[in-house]
Amino acid sequence: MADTMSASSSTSAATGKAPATEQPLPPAVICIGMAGSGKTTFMQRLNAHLHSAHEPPYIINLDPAVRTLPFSSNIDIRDSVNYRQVMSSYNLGPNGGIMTSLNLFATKIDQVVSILETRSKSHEISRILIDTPGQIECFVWSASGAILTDAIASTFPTVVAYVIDTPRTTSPATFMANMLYACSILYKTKLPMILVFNKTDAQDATFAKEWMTDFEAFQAALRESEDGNEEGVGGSGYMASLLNSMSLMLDEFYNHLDVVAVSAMTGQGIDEFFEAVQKKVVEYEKDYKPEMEMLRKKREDEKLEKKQKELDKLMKDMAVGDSGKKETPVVLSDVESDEDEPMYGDPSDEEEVDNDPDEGLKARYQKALQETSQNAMEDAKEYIRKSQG
Ligand SMILES: Nc1nc2c(ncn2[C@@H]2O[C@H](COP(=O)(O)OP(=O)(O)OP(=O)(O)O)[C@@H](O)[C@H]2O)c(=O)[nH]1
Repeated sequence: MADTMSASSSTSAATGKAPATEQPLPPAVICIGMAGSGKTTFMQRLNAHLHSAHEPPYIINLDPAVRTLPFSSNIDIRDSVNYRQVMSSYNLGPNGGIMTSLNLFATKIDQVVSILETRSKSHEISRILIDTPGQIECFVWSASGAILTDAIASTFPTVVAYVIDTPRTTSPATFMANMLYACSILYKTKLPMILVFNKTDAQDATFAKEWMTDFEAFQAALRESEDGNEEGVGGSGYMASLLNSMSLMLDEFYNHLDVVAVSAMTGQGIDEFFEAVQKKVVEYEKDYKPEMEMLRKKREDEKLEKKQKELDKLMKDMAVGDSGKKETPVVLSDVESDEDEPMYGDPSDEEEVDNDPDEGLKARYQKALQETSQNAMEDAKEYIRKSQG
Protein backbone atom coordinates (compact mmCIF):
# COMPACT_ATOMS: atom_id res chain seq x y z
CA MET A 1 0.00 0.00 0.00
CA ALA A 2 1.30 3.40 -0.89
CA ASP A 3 0.88 5.85 1.91
CA THR A 4 0.69 9.56 1.40
CA MET A 5 -0.94 10.31 4.73
CA SER A 6 2.09 11.95 6.25
CA ALA A 7 3.84 13.09 3.11
CA SER A 8 4.97 16.67 3.03
CA SER A 9 3.83 18.91 0.22
CA SER A 10 5.82 20.91 -2.26
CA THR A 11 4.41 23.81 -4.27
CA SER A 12 3.92 21.93 -7.54
CA ALA A 13 3.02 18.68 -5.88
CA ALA A 14 0.55 20.42 -3.61
CA THR A 15 -1.97 20.57 -6.40
CA GLY A 16 -0.62 17.55 -8.22
CA LYS A 17 -0.03 19.52 -11.43
CA ALA A 18 2.86 18.28 -13.52
CA PRO A 19 4.93 20.43 -15.83
CA ALA A 20 3.27 20.97 -19.22
CA THR A 21 5.91 18.92 -21.03
CA GLU A 22 5.30 15.84 -18.86
CA GLN A 23 1.54 16.05 -18.53
CA PRO A 24 -0.08 17.74 -21.48
CA LEU A 25 -3.56 16.46 -20.66
CA PRO A 26 -5.27 17.36 -17.38
CA PRO A 27 -5.93 14.44 -15.03
CA ALA A 28 -9.53 13.45 -14.44
CA VAL A 29 -10.61 12.54 -10.90
CA ILE A 30 -13.81 10.51 -10.58
CA CYS A 31 -15.24 10.78 -7.04
CA ILE A 32 -17.08 7.63 -6.02
CA GLY A 33 -18.39 6.85 -2.56
CA MET A 34 -21.36 5.65 -0.60
CA ALA A 35 -24.24 8.01 0.09
CA GLY A 36 -23.28 10.50 2.78
CA SER A 37 -19.55 9.73 2.63
CA GLY A 38 -18.91 13.36 1.74
CA LYS A 39 -18.22 13.26 -2.03
CA THR A 40 -19.91 16.55 -2.77
CA THR A 41 -18.27 18.32 0.18
CA PHE A 42 -14.95 16.83 -0.93
CA MET A 43 -15.50 18.09 -4.49
CA GLN A 44 -16.29 21.51 -3.10
CA ARG A 45 -13.06 21.48 -1.12
CA LEU A 46 -10.98 20.40 -4.15
CA ASN A 47 -12.63 23.11 -6.22
CA ALA A 48 -11.88 25.81 -3.64
CA HIS A 49 -8.31 24.57 -3.23
CA LEU A 50 -7.60 24.67 -6.97
CA HIS A 51 -9.22 28.05 -7.41
CA SER A 52 -7.10 29.50 -4.62
CA ALA A 53 -4.02 28.06 -6.38
CA HIS A 54 -5.22 29.77 -9.64
CA GLU A 55 -5.60 26.39 -11.30
CA PRO A 56 -9.32 26.18 -11.92
CA PRO A 57 -10.72 22.72 -12.53
CA TYR A 58 -13.42 21.64 -14.96
CA ILE A 59 -16.32 20.17 -12.99
CA ILE A 60 -18.78 17.59 -14.23
CA ASN A 61 -21.78 16.57 -12.14
CA LEU A 62 -23.13 13.13 -12.98
CA ASP A 63 -25.62 12.94 -10.10
CA PRO A 64 -29.04 13.63 -11.63
CA ALA A 65 -30.82 13.42 -8.26
CA VAL A 66 -28.81 16.01 -6.34
CA ARG A 67 -30.93 19.03 -5.39
CA THR A 68 -28.29 21.68 -4.88
CA LEU A 69 -24.57 21.74 -5.43
CA PRO A 70 -22.31 23.88 -3.26
CA PHE A 71 -20.15 24.69 -6.33
CA SER A 72 -20.88 25.60 -9.91
CA SER A 73 -20.33 22.81 -12.38
CA ASN A 74 -19.28 23.28 -16.00
CA ILE A 75 -21.27 20.31 -17.22
CA ASP A 76 -24.28 19.15 -15.24
CA ILE A 77 -26.32 16.06 -16.09
CA ARG A 78 -29.36 17.93 -14.72
CA ASP A 79 -29.13 20.41 -17.60
CA SER A 80 -29.67 17.59 -20.09
CA VAL A 81 -31.94 15.22 -18.20
CA ASN A 82 -34.83 15.92 -15.85
CA TYR A 83 -34.56 13.13 -13.29
CA ARG A 84 -38.07 13.57 -11.85
CA GLN A 85 -39.63 13.64 -15.29
CA VAL A 86 -37.68 10.51 -16.27
CA MET A 87 -39.05 8.78 -13.16
CA SER A 88 -42.66 9.71 -13.87
CA SER A 89 -42.48 9.21 -17.66
CA TYR A 90 -41.01 5.71 -17.40
CA ASN A 91 -42.72 4.85 -14.12
CA LEU A 92 -39.42 4.23 -12.34
CA GLY A 93 -38.18 4.27 -8.77
CA PRO A 94 -35.26 6.44 -7.60
CA ASN A 95 -32.50 4.04 -8.68
CA GLY A 96 -34.15 3.27 -12.03
CA GLY A 97 -34.51 7.02 -12.55
CA ILE A 98 -30.80 7.59 -11.91
CA MET A 99 -29.78 4.74 -14.21
CA THR A 100 -32.07 5.88 -17.02
CA SER A 101 -30.86 9.47 -16.65
CA LEU A 102 -27.27 8.23 -16.91
CA ASN A 103 -28.21 6.17 -19.98
CA LEU A 104 -29.69 9.26 -21.64
CA PHE A 105 -26.65 11.34 -20.74
CA ALA A 106 -24.26 8.64 -22.01
CA THR A 107 -25.53 9.33 -25.54
CA LYS A 108 -23.89 12.76 -25.27
CA ILE A 109 -20.50 11.57 -24.04
CA ASP A 110 -18.80 12.25 -27.39
CA GLN A 111 -19.78 15.90 -27.13
CA VAL A 112 -18.59 16.02 -23.53
CA VAL A 113 -15.19 14.53 -24.42
CA SER A 114 -14.74 16.88 -27.36
CA ILE A 115 -15.54 19.88 -25.13
CA LEU A 116 -13.01 18.62 -22.59
CA GLU A 117 -10.40 18.18 -25.31
CA THR A 118 -10.95 21.69 -26.61
CA ARG A 119 -10.70 23.17 -23.13
CA SER A 120 -7.61 21.19 -22.22
CA LYS A 121 -5.85 22.07 -25.49
CA SER A 122 -6.33 25.73 -24.76
CA HIS A 123 -4.89 25.09 -21.25
CA GLU A 124 -8.00 26.51 -19.64
CA ILE A 125 -8.30 23.69 -17.13
CA SER A 126 -5.88 22.07 -14.71
CA ARG A 127 -8.04 19.10 -13.62
CA ILE A 128 -11.31 17.48 -14.46
CA LEU A 129 -13.37 16.66 -11.36
CA ILE A 130 -16.35 14.35 -11.68
CA ASP A 131 -19.03 13.88 -9.01
CA THR A 132 -21.12 10.69 -9.18
CA PRO A 133 -24.37 9.50 -7.57
CA GLY A 134 -24.20 8.13 -4.02
CA GLN A 135 -25.95 5.00 -5.28
CA ILE A 136 -22.59 3.57 -6.33
CA GLU A 137 -24.01 0.54 -8.11
CA CYS A 138 -26.11 2.77 -10.40
CA PHE A 139 -22.91 4.27 -11.70
CA VAL A 140 -20.23 1.62 -11.34
CA TRP A 141 -22.23 -1.41 -12.41
CA SER A 142 -24.37 0.17 -15.11
CA ALA A 143 -23.55 0.08 -18.82
CA SER A 144 -23.82 3.86 -19.03
CA GLY A 145 -21.42 4.29 -16.08
CA ALA A 146 -18.90 2.11 -17.92
CA ILE A 147 -19.41 4.07 -21.16
CA LEU A 148 -18.89 7.40 -19.39
CA THR A 149 -15.84 6.18 -17.46
CA ASP A 150 -14.22 4.49 -20.47
CA ALA A 151 -14.76 7.50 -22.73
CA ILE A 152 -13.04 9.81 -20.28
CA ALA A 153 -10.34 7.33 -19.25
CA SER A 154 -9.40 6.58 -22.86
CA THR A 155 -8.69 10.26 -23.47
CA PHE A 156 -7.46 11.65 -20.14
CA PRO A 157 -5.29 10.16 -17.39
CA THR A 158 -8.02 9.13 -15.00
CA VAL A 159 -7.98 8.32 -11.31
CA VAL A 160 -10.79 7.04 -9.09
CA ALA A 161 -11.08 8.67 -5.65
CA TYR A 162 -13.05 6.33 -3.42
CA VAL A 163 -14.40 8.45 -0.58
CA ILE A 164 -14.94 6.67 2.74
CA ASP A 165 -16.90 7.90 5.75
CA THR A 166 -14.17 7.30 8.38
CA PRO A 167 -16.33 7.62 11.54
CA ARG A 168 -18.60 4.90 10.16
CA THR A 169 -15.75 2.53 9.32
CA THR A 170 -14.21 1.98 12.71
CA SER A 171 -15.50 -1.55 13.24
CA PRO A 172 -13.55 -4.36 11.49
CA ALA A 173 -16.73 -5.67 9.82
CA THR A 174 -17.76 -2.35 8.22
CA PHE A 175 -14.15 -1.60 7.37
CA MET A 176 -13.89 -4.92 5.55
CA ALA A 177 -17.19 -4.35 3.74
CA ASN A 178 -15.95 -0.96 2.56
CA MET A 179 -12.65 -2.43 1.36
CA LEU A 180 -14.46 -5.17 -0.56
CA TYR A 181 -16.62 -2.53 -2.20
CA ALA A 182 -13.52 -0.55 -3.16
CA CYS A 183 -11.96 -3.74 -4.52
CA SER A 184 -15.01 -4.41 -6.70
CA ILE A 185 -14.86 -0.83 -8.05
CA LEU A 186 -11.18 -1.25 -8.88
CA TYR A 187 -11.98 -4.52 -10.62
CA LYS A 188 -14.83 -2.96 -12.61
CA THR A 189 -13.25 0.34 -13.62
CA LYS A 190 -9.69 -0.98 -13.99
CA LEU A 191 -8.41 2.47 -13.13
CA PRO A 192 -5.86 3.65 -10.55
CA MET A 193 -7.55 4.22 -7.21
CA ILE A 194 -6.99 6.43 -4.19
CA LEU A 195 -8.75 5.62 -0.93
CA VAL A 196 -9.87 8.89 0.63
CA PHE A 197 -10.64 8.53 4.32
CA ASN A 198 -12.87 11.56 4.81
CA LYS A 199 -14.18 13.32 7.93
CA THR A 200 -10.90 12.96 9.81
CA ASP A 201 -11.83 16.03 11.83
CA ALA A 202 -14.40 13.77 13.49
CA GLN A 203 -12.44 10.50 13.49
CA ASP A 204 -8.73 9.99 12.98
CA ALA A 205 -7.91 7.51 10.19
CA THR A 206 -4.70 6.11 11.66
CA PHE A 207 -6.53 2.90 12.64
CA ALA A 208 -7.37 2.28 8.95
CA LYS A 209 -3.80 2.75 7.83
CA GLU A 210 -2.68 0.35 10.55
CA TRP A 211 -5.24 -2.29 9.58
CA MET A 212 -4.16 -2.06 5.96
CA THR A 213 -0.46 -2.41 6.64
CA ASP A 214 -0.35 -4.66 9.68
CA PHE A 215 -2.25 -7.91 9.39
CA GLU A 216 -1.68 -8.72 13.07
CA ALA A 217 -3.23 -5.41 14.12
CA PHE A 218 -6.34 -6.20 12.13
CA GLN A 219 -6.50 -9.70 13.62
CA ALA A 220 -6.28 -8.17 17.11
CA ALA A 221 -9.12 -5.76 16.29
CA LEU A 222 -11.16 -8.70 15.03
CA ARG A 223 -10.58 -10.69 18.21
CA GLU A 224 -11.47 -7.68 20.30
CA SER A 225 -14.72 -7.08 18.47
CA GLU A 226 -15.57 -10.79 18.71
CA ASP A 227 -14.99 -10.74 22.47
CA GLY A 228 -17.30 -7.77 22.68
CA ASN A 229 -19.74 -9.71 20.49
CA GLU A 230 -20.08 -6.72 18.22
CA GLU A 231 -23.02 -6.72 15.86
CA GLY A 232 -22.08 -8.53 12.65
CA VAL A 233 -19.29 -10.53 14.29
CA GLY A 234 -20.94 -13.61 15.70
CA GLY A 235 -19.84 -15.30 18.92
CA SER A 236 -19.46 -18.57 17.00
CA GLY A 237 -16.33 -17.16 15.39
CA TYR A 238 -17.67 -17.86 11.91
CA MET A 239 -17.62 -14.19 10.92
CA ALA A 240 -14.17 -13.72 12.40
CA SER A 241 -12.77 -16.61 10.38
CA LEU A 242 -14.48 -15.30 7.24
CA LEU A 243 -13.06 -11.84 7.82
CA ASN A 244 -9.64 -13.41 8.43
CA SER A 245 -9.69 -15.09 5.04
CA MET A 246 -10.94 -11.98 3.31
CA SER A 247 -8.34 -9.77 4.90
CA LEU A 248 -5.63 -12.09 3.56
CA MET A 249 -7.09 -11.74 0.09
CA LEU A 250 -7.31 -7.96 0.44
CA ASP A 251 -3.63 -7.74 1.35
CA GLU A 252 -2.79 -7.96 -2.35
CA PHE A 253 -5.45 -5.38 -3.18
CA TYR A 254 -3.95 -2.86 -0.73
CA ASN A 255 -0.67 -2.96 -2.65
CA HIS A 256 -2.29 -1.16 -5.56
CA LEU A 257 -3.77 1.67 -3.55
CA ASP A 258 -2.79 5.05 -2.28
CA VAL A 259 -4.41 6.13 0.96
CA VAL A 260 -5.04 9.67 2.09
CA ALA A 261 -6.77 10.97 5.18
CA VAL A 262 -8.67 14.19 4.59
CA SER A 263 -11.30 16.40 6.05
CA ALA A 264 -13.45 17.91 3.34
CA MET A 265 -14.82 20.17 6.05
CA THR A 266 -11.52 21.70 7.22
CA GLY A 267 -9.36 21.12 4.14
CA GLN A 268 -6.87 18.98 6.02
CA GLY A 269 -5.02 16.47 3.79
CA ILE A 270 -6.02 18.02 0.45
CA ASP A 271 -2.39 18.65 -0.56
CA GLU A 272 -1.61 14.99 0.10
CA PHE A 273 -4.58 14.03 -2.02
CA PHE A 274 -3.23 15.96 -5.02
CA GLU A 275 0.19 14.39 -4.50
CA ALA A 276 -1.48 10.99 -4.64
CA VAL A 277 -3.30 12.01 -7.83
CA GLN A 278 -0.03 12.93 -9.47
CA LYS A 279 1.47 9.60 -8.44
CA LYS A 280 -1.50 7.74 -9.85
CA VAL A 281 -1.30 9.68 -13.12
CA VAL A 282 2.26 8.41 -13.56
CA GLU A 283 0.98 4.90 -12.79
CA TYR A 284 -1.83 5.37 -15.31
CA GLU A 285 0.66 6.31 -18.05
CA LYS A 286 3.00 3.45 -17.14
CA ASP A 287 0.65 0.55 -16.38
CA TYR A 288 -2.98 1.28 -17.16
CA LYS A 289 -2.67 3.11 -20.47
CA PRO A 290 -0.58 0.39 -22.16
CA GLU A 291 -3.12 -2.17 -20.96
CA MET A 292 -6.01 -0.14 -22.35
CA GLU A 293 -4.17 0.27 -25.64
CA MET A 294 -3.43 -3.46 -25.69
CA LEU A 295 -7.15 -4.19 -25.26
CA ARG A 296 -7.99 -1.73 -28.03
CA LYS A 297 -5.38 -3.34 -30.31
CA LYS A 298 -6.81 -6.77 -29.52
CA ARG A 299 -10.26 -5.57 -30.57
CA GLU A 300 -8.80 -4.14 -33.81
CA ASP A 301 -6.93 -7.38 -34.52
CA GLU A 302 -10.13 -9.33 -34.05
CA LYS A 303 -11.83 -7.01 -36.54
CA LEU A 304 -9.00 -7.52 -39.05
CA GLU A 305 -9.22 -11.26 -38.58
CA LYS A 306 -12.94 -11.15 -39.29
CA LYS A 307 -12.26 -9.10 -42.40
CA GLN A 308 -9.64 -11.60 -43.51
CA LYS A 309 -12.13 -14.45 -43.12
CA GLU A 310 -14.66 -12.58 -45.24
CA LEU A 311 -11.98 -11.92 -47.82
CA ASP A 312 -11.04 -15.61 -47.91
CA LYS A 313 -14.66 -16.48 -48.44
CA LEU A 314 -14.93 -13.95 -51.24
CA MET A 315 -11.84 -15.33 -52.96
CA LYS A 316 -13.13 -18.87 -52.62
CA ASP A 317 -16.42 -17.84 -54.20
CA MET A 318 -14.58 -16.13 -57.02
CA ALA A 319 -12.56 -19.24 -57.69
CA VAL A 320 -15.87 -21.07 -58.11
CA GLY A 321 -17.04 -18.35 -60.49
CA ASP A 322 -13.86 -18.64 -62.59
CA SER A 323 -14.33 -22.35 -63.08
CA GLY A 324 -17.53 -21.60 -64.97
CA LYS A 325 -19.99 -22.68 -62.31
CA LYS A 326 -23.10 -20.58 -62.06
CA GLU A 327 -23.68 -20.41 -58.29
CA THR A 328 -21.89 -17.15 -57.44
CA PRO A 329 -24.51 -15.02 -55.72
CA VAL A 330 -22.17 -13.76 -52.98
CA VAL A 331 -19.63 -12.42 -55.45
CA LEU A 332 -22.31 -10.69 -57.47
CA SER A 333 -23.80 -8.97 -54.44
CA ASP A 334 -20.34 -7.90 -53.29
CA VAL A 335 -19.67 -6.32 -56.65
CA GLU A 336 -23.08 -4.64 -56.57
CA SER A 337 -22.27 -2.96 -53.28
CA ASP A 338 -19.26 -1.25 -54.84
CA GLU A 339 -20.86 1.94 -56.08
CA ASP A 340 -17.71 3.46 -57.53
CA GLU A 341 -17.11 0.74 -60.07
CA PRO A 342 -19.70 -0.03 -62.70
CA MET A 343 -20.80 -3.60 -62.23
CA TYR A 344 -20.57 -4.64 -65.84
CA GLY A 345 -17.57 -2.61 -66.99
CA ASP A 346 -17.56 0.18 -69.52
CA PRO A 347 -21.09 1.28 -70.61
CA SER A 348 -19.73 1.92 -74.14
CA ASP A 349 -19.72 -1.86 -74.64
CA GLU A 350 -23.49 -1.81 -74.70
CA GLU A 351 -23.98 -1.95 -78.48
CA GLU A 352 -21.87 -5.07 -78.69
CA VAL A 353 -23.92 -6.62 -75.91
CA ASP A 354 -27.21 -5.91 -77.64
CA ASN A 355 -26.19 -8.17 -80.51
CA ASP A 356 -26.13 -11.20 -78.25
CA PRO A 357 -27.53 -10.39 -74.82
CA ASP A 358 -26.64 -13.71 -73.20
CA GLU A 359 -23.07 -13.84 -74.50
CA GLY A 360 -22.48 -10.15 -73.71
CA LEU A 361 -23.76 -10.54 -70.17
CA LYS A 362 -21.49 -13.53 -69.65
CA ALA A 363 -18.48 -11.68 -70.99
CA ARG A 364 -19.13 -8.62 -68.89
CA TYR A 365 -19.74 -10.73 -65.84
CA GLN A 366 -16.46 -12.57 -66.35
CA LYS A 367 -14.69 -9.25 -66.79
CA ALA A 368 -16.23 -7.89 -63.57
CA LEU A 369 -15.19 -11.04 -61.74
CA GLN A 370 -11.61 -10.72 -62.96
CA GLU A 371 -11.43 -7.08 -61.93
CA THR A 372 -12.89 -7.82 -58.54
CA SER A 373 -10.57 -10.74 -58.13
CA GLN A 374 -7.59 -8.51 -58.87
CA ASN A 375 -8.78 -5.91 -56.39
CA ALA A 376 -9.37 -8.56 -53.75
CA MET A 377 -5.88 -9.96 -54.34
CA GLU A 378 -4.42 -6.49 -53.93
CA ASP A 379 -6.41 -6.06 -50.71
CA ALA A 380 -5.26 -9.43 -49.44
CA LYS A 381 -1.61 -8.67 -50.22
CA GLU A 382 -1.92 -5.30 -48.50
CA TYR A 383 -3.50 -6.96 -45.46
CA ILE A 384 -0.76 -9.63 -45.28
CA ARG A 385 1.90 -6.91 -45.63
CA LYS A 386 0.29 -4.94 -42.78
CA SER A 387 -0.19 -7.89 -40.47
CA GLN A 388 3.42 -9.02 -41.01
CA GLY A 389 4.82 -5.54 -40.56
N1 LIG B 1 -17.41 16.34 10.08
C1 LIG B 1 -17.39 16.27 8.77
N2 LIG B 1 -18.53 16.16 8.08
C2 LIG B 1 -18.47 16.07 6.74
C3 LIG B 1 -17.24 16.09 6.03
N3 LIG B 1 -17.51 15.97 4.70
C4 LIG B 1 -18.83 15.89 4.60
N4 LIG B 1 -19.42 15.95 5.79
C5 LIG B 1 -20.87 15.90 6.07
O1 LIG B 1 -21.38 14.66 5.62
C6 LIG B 1 -22.70 14.83 5.13
C7 LIG B 1 -22.78 14.29 3.72
O2 LIG B 1 -21.95 15.04 2.87
P1 LIG B 1 -22.17 15.11 1.29
O3 LIG B 1 -21.02 15.86 0.73
O4 LIG B 1 -23.53 15.58 0.97
O5 LIG B 1 -22.07 13.57 0.94
P2 LIG B 1 -22.29 12.85 -0.45
O6 LIG B 1 -21.41 11.67 -0.46
O7 LIG B 1 -22.13 13.81 -1.57
O8 LIG B 1 -23.79 12.42 -0.32
P3 LIG B 1 -24.78 11.91 -1.50
O9 LIG B 1 -24.90 13.06 -2.45
O10 LIG B 1 -26.02 11.58 -0.77
O11 LIG B 1 -24.14 10.74 -2.11
C8 LIG B 1 -22.99 16.33 5.18
O12 LIG B 1 -23.74 16.59 6.34
C9 LIG B 1 -21.62 16.96 5.29
O13 LIG B 1 -21.64 18.17 6.00
C10 LIG B 1 -16.04 16.22 6.81
O14 LIG B 1 -14.92 16.23 6.29
N5 LIG B 1 -16.17 16.29 8.16
